[in-house]
Amino acid sequence: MTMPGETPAVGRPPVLEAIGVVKAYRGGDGSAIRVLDGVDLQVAPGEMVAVVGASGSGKSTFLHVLGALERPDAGVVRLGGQPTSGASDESLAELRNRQVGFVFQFHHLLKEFSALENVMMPMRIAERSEAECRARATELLERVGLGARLHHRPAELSGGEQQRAAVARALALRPPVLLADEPSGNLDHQNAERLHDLFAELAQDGGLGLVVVTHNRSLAERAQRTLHLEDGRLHPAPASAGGV
Ligand SMILES: Nc1ncnc2c1ncn2[C@@H]1O[C@H](COP(=O)(O)OP(=O)(O)OP(=O)(O)O)[C@@H](O)[C@H]1O
Repeated sequence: MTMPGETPAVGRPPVLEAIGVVKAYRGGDGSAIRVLDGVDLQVAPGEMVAVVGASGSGKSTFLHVLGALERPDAGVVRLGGQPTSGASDESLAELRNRQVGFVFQFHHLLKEFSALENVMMPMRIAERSEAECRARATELLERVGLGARLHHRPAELSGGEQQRAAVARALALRPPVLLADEPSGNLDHQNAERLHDLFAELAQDGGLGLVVVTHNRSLAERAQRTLHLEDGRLHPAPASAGGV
């Protein structure tokens, strides 16, 4: 029997793994609030997992810990088989850059740069050759349907286009894992659907492991598994609720 956080895919090592993850914050009265209280999750390559839950249930915290933006207080997170605990700040940043792409509700593209330059940015920082940066960024923007918008700045792109450019940027360094926090929260229905299709394709065809925090039922329905974060734990979401 497969447990809620376990990947049903057999034989493929997970791209992302959380075991017994605990994360606590101090409340206003000084007491510790265990936002994550022993969370387990495995994500296989090519798998999309949706995480749903009430406001304040810890979904963003979970994504930050999964993506090594924050360290867990206890438990283990492994990215591509490598544990994030015990790593120095520098090697953690390096692991994160190699293993994880992030997409947030707001795109955070740099407004004075074109779509192409924005997607090239992580590769330039990683000191890839200019020719490689340009070729890869062009390919990625074509992949997300922005081949005709390479030289547009963010303000000259629609909300949906901005978000798809942010996805292209997140994939620039070929991470095996993509983490998305309410990626369509700011989009109209049509643009949201297009983004959701893109996520499903990236998982299916590109072999990415995706964890998507969402309130959007149609996005959760595209996921292989929908998990509900409640009281610091992940539970299978009821199918009748569409997972949301
Ligand atoms: N840096 C922090 N310091 C103290 N408490 C925090 C911190 N970050 C988050 N929290 C608390 O942890 C809880 C979970 O926050 P989190 O942002 O992960 O929830 P969420 O499920 O993503 O919520 P939402 O759906 O509203 O975005 C909240 O009660 C929040 O106040």
